[in-house]
Amino acid sequence: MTLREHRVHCLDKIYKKYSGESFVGYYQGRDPALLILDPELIKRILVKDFSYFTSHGIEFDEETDPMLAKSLFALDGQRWRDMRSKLAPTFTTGKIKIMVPHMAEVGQNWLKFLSKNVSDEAVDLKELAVTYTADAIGSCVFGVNYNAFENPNNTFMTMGRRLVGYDFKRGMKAICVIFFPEVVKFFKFEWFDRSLVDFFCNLLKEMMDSRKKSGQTRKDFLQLMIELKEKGSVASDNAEDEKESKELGGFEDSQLSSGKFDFSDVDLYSQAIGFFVAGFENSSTQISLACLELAVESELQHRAQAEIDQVLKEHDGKLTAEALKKMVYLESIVQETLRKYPPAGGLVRSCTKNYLIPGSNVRLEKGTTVMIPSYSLQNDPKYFPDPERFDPERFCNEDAHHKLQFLYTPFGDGPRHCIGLRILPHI
Ligand code: HEM
Repeated sequence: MTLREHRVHCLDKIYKKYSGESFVGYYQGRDPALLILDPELIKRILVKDFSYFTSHGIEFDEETDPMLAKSLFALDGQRWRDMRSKLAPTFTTGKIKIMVPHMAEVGQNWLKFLSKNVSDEAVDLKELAVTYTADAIGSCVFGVNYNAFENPNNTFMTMGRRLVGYDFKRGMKAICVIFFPEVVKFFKFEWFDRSLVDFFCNLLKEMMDSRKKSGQTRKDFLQLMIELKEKGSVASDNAEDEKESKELGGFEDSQLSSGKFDFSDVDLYSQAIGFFVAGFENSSTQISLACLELAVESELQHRAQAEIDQVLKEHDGKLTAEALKKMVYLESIVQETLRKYPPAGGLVRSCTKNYLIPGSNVRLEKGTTVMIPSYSLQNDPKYFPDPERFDPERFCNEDAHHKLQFLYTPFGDGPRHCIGLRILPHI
């Protein structure tokens, strides 16, 4: 891969050329890497033999780039296990449920804005979705509401765009991070400019101080992370909540957690910024692509609208977590959007100890990158007939997910799967 075309398309070409093989080697810049095509081997790497592939393979210097180095996505080894198991209880359905009113409020602002501004002219769907997700994440993670619909250039939006956006400088840094990590280390490159980091850290500090001073709390992620910082853990609400947090914790054996855990201010800032980055781009892209597909397929749109109207009628017009759960067709639309356009494109693992690929004589050296091509698998006619067709029916069947395990991985799989996956249906 040379970055002359999008990584996903490049991998898709290799995937198609070697269809039928179990795995195939390729070069990522100067380094050999392995593309996995066989679902059985994918299962091994993500789940059964996870202990050989615990890392996402991203290394940032803790001194120069603490916000990234300490984020859950970049952590590895025991520190990742400790952080994952401590953050898991903040991402259960029960905890997300209590944030639905914040998201519903942002949704209401969105509707007001649309009804005032609707016209026959084309709208930039992505831009609209970005304003929605910025407000939703601002409210749920940072505890702020800037009403980006009315004020799209507010500081939070501007800084948020800079945080996730790509310019020439960021592009050069990305090339160095992927292909020349030793250069990044030597020159101590920072991924995020200091001014950006300072803005988000100061905002979080201000919100935390003000809650402490007033003694007031709010039902949001920030409050849960404050609880984690002060008490060392977030309590489960009931047995169901406890079970879910164990599943989200990523590994079954509780002894794997070291028991020692210190959640500093910097850890808190790093996770909040990480959640912003993970949610902002992924969720807004999904919303805009789903809207695009529904605009093209008006029959699907009418079916979804009829379901929404019916469920809201049964819930006194209130958009609650229970009401959302009943919108099963809408959920299938979300799943089909994630199938056709998986935001991550593929899953990355770095081999953390030498690994002999079962049934072969190929030995992967520690440090080798392994790629699971989610986009290619999810658009392979062998597994998803007529893949170009946007067809939510694929997911209407209750056992669809079971049948598609390791073929449909928009949120990853195994102990390192996306910890925020339960949020998307609520957004
Ligand atoms: C459309 C929405 C989203 C998609 C498609 C998505 C997808 C993904 C994928 C593919 C991974 C890597 C999984 C793997 O390697 O197996 C991931 C990891 C992660 N995601 Fe998401 N994500 C979404 C939204 C979110 C949100 C809203 C949050 C937080 C608020 C979040 C937090 C994370 C974190 C912290 C990780 C790293 C987990 C770890 O390494 O233990 N994501 N996500």
